[in-house]
Amino acid sequence: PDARQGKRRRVDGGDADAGADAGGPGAEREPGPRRGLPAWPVGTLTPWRLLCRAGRSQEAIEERSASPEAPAAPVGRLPEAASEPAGPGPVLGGLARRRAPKVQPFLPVWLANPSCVKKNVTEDLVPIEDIPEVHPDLQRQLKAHGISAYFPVQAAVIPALLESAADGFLVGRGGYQPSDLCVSAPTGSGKTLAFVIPVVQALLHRVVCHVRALIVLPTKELAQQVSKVFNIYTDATPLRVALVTGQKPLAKEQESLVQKTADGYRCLADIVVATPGRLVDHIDQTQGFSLQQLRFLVVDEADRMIDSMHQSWLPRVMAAAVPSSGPAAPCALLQRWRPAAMTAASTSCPQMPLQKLLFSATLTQNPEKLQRLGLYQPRLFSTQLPHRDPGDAKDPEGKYAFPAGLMHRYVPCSLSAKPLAVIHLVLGMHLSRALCFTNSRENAHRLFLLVQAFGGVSVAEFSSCYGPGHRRKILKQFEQGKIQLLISTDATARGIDVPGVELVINYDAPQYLRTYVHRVGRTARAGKTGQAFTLLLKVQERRFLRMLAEAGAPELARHEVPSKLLQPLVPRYEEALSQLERTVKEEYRQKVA
Ligand SMILES: Nc1ncnc2c1ncn2[C@@H]1O[C@H](COP(=O)(O)OP(=O)(O)OP(=O)(O)O)[C@@H](O)[C@H]1O
Repeated sequence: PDARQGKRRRVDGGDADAGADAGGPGAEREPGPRRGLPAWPVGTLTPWRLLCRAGRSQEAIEERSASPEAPAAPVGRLPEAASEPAGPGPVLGGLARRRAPKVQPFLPVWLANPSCVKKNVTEDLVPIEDIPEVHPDLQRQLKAHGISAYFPVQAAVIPALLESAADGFLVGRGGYQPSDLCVSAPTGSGKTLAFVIPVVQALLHRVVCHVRALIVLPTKELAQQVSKVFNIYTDATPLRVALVTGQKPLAKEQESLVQKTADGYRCLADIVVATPGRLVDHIDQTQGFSLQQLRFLVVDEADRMIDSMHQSWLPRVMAAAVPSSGPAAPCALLQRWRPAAMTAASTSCPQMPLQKLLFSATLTQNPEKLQRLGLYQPRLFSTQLPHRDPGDAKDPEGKYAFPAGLMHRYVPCSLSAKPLAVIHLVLGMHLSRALCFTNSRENAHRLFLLVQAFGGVSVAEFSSCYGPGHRRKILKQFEQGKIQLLISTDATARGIDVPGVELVINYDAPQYLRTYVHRVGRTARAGKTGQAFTLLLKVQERRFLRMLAEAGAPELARHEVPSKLLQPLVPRYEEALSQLERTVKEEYRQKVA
């Protein structure tokens, strides 16, 4: 409708920019005709425009009628009732340019009234026995993996999801399509298990193997991490998990998805964990790969996945899951249509549900963005109250929540002192695992070479410069504690769960709050404590701190690194710099050759 309104305005010769920040009906906010512009002859107004104008104040009509330039309009009559011929006629609306009133943004009810999830993963735990709906085998598995109580997000989401599959996964409760769920909870708060447990339980008693759950994640490393968790909880079940990320050749992945039989294809995976690009490859190229029985579509790191919607992976998944021509067998007991408004016809036959589940620590509250996912009667679980005004300092709830055990500070720093500050922090704190983020692969590489040349710290770098095999090896060594400092681009900023990361350093200040939330969220996970330091140049300080303050993030304390502490490191550092110069030249020479 907005597009149509804009077009009409232009056709009518109106001010095309008038509705640029439109959020509601344009008529309320559109300025009156400019001096010098032709008056609006009634005959050229569309009914839509007339209604909008008629809906404006009587005062405006009277004001216009009183104007000496304008022929009098019949006061109190709707303009369409006027019988003037087309051509110069009564002009509706005032001459004076009025400021368009600011339209307050408003949230749809489901976003404005989330089911509140408690934040504190150390205090608000729910013992496993308190949620008896979870299958005893899964409860045993949880305990075997050291989990004796659910974190708050799990205690809220698991029962809700199990409820929607209480009549079996093939039909929603009472034959109705279940609500889609959106979950927003801090980093390290256990969102993965919040979907793994109910999905596994819902599929436990499936008879025929079909792809029933599809989990889509932005990176190969994350997909691998999530598939590992699924493997743990499906280990003692007939359910099979396939990982499709492009780490293996397409043919190898196809072998894990389908098997050719005498009468067609047999599905080999109940749960598919995938990155979007490779998933689309399989939809296009893997014969027998079908999503028509899909029951759960889990979108982890949902805000990032919404940003990657230009890859149009979601329409491809939906087209594969819901045939556009309607149910293939109209007389089949269970059918699937695209979720739409409920009508008598749509409820006459039980629906085979497809439920979308969105998870993120920084889930967008922008309804327009969420709308792109085509959610059906969504429900939001959130640790944050709906954000009213980002600039409202009195708003006790920030835009995003941070883990309770996280202590974050910033270090004022000059450009040349940044590498030394990193070395000082890592050496001085005697840490076993620290993660340092840069904004580019070049910065990560140079910092890595410099720290390596300095010595005294086992260091590695992680970026998309390396292949998936090498990256996997580096992450494993980091997990095992063989690497003390991992210098990384934002490739590890999201979702990566390495227990025991005690320190995060933002060597380069992140440009966006979301990036900051995810980076610092690599520490202080699962109720542990952790520290995060952001190195800030003088010119960055104000902007960065304002960005955090505007989002309601807790105020960062300043952490000075006195130069007298750095002084003893300088001679070694200068040697390392010369070594770096030699290495960079050598690398360049090799590249050119
Ligand atoms: N109930 C629990 N008790 C103890 N540990 C748990 C529990 N649930 C999850 N964990 C652990 O907490 C860690 C973080 O969990 P997870 O990776 O699911 O967090 P997340 O909310 O997805 O974080 P992110 O937003 O960064 O992806 C994992 O190591 C996981 O094993």
